[in-house]
Amino acid sequence: MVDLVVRGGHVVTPAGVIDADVGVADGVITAVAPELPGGARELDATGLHVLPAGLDPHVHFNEPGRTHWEGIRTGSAALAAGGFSAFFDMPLNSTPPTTDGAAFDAKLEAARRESSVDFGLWGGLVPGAQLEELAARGVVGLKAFMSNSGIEDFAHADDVTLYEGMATAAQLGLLVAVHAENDALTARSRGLSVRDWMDSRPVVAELEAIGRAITYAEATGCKLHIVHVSSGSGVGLVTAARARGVDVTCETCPHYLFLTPDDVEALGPIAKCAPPIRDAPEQDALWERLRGGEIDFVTSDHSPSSPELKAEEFGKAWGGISGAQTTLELLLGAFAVEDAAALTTRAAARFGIPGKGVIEPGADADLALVDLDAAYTLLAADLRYRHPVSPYVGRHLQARVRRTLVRGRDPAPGVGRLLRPTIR
Ligand SMILES: NC(=O)N[C@H]1NC(=O)NC1=O
Ligand SMILES: [Zn+2]
Ligand SMILES: [Zn+2]
Repeated sequence: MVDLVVRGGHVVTPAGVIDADVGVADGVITAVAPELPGGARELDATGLHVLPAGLDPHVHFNEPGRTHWEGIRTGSAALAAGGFSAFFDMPLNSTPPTTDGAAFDAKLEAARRESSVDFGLWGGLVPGAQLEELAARGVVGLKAFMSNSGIEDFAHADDVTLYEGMATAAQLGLLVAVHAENDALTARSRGLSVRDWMDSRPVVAELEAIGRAITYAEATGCKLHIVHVSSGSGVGLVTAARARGVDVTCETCPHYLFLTPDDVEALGPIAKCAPPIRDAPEQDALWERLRGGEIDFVTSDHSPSSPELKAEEFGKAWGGISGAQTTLELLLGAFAVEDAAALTTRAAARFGIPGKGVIEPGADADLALVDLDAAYTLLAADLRYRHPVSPYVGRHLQARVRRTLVRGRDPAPGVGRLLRPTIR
């Protein structure tokens, strides 16, 4: 007898959505077929869709060191509530930042203790980072900031650091991810309004940085990923590079799709981010390229701060949006269920994480049980973050995650395991 049968759901598989049961033994899917024999445990999924649980490769849970901003316990619980079974934590804004082996070990210990879901750890590409140590520990890739990160102990990667770092990363078989904004262009001071913030970080600053990162990746043979692309034009550069054979992918985030500059004006600092939310022409083009399949996946870039840093005037407030819990439910309001599932799981393939992001025999039993007919209005009380704030509070969501399984288990602190990439 198998350990668990998830019975009677509409299952999102690589072959399409089928009405089937999912059998699970030792945390692994054993069968996907109608009318499986009984399991030791049975979970009724009648009327629900069973999706491969998401992998969010871009969150800042800030542990150790800034758990008063978020924390792995609360951040991973929020992800699980939103249908995700795994995340990759960015090397900042934890203290120490994950730029050497000792810092990796400290974060690993915290994550093993606190995480309700599986996790991978990014290493930081900063001047002086210990890249070999990070590679040996099993980082999922190296993250560089091409502009000021807003965090003192995480310096931006100047051209030499980025170019030489990519050359080393290529030798180590590591992918490099960049926050692509030009440092000099974004350092010009402006006023404190929302429009001043947007003007201080124009699309051209993003395009120049994406182009430069692609040039270095092409020259070094390094695998490249552009995080949080905010503009349709930015995605266009990635598509063009890929067409000539560069190994480059990109992501965008729900806030670049679902929030407008008017929303940011109304919401204030909880909707402040970098790059900023774009005006309609670039946002429309971003949607078009997403619908056209040019964007590999959608990530939250969940990056909250203490409430004090969000209580400042817009121009002085922390830039970063709380979004880990809402990515899938937002996407389900705009895409067919299999497309929403693809956008929240495809990172597993890009980063070489076997057994994740797909419902098929042999894969991890990472399942999100979702009611597609349970429209609801998001309340602050629904949020599992350390600080229950979100720019989407008050928003009408079309679907609701009812349950998430991590290798067949209910998410709880200590359940999460380290994910290491196998592609090198
Ligand atoms: N340091 C940090 O998390 N920054 C993030 N916040 C944001 O809005 N964009 C980022 O890159
Ligand atoms: Zn960033
Ligand atoms: Zn980020």
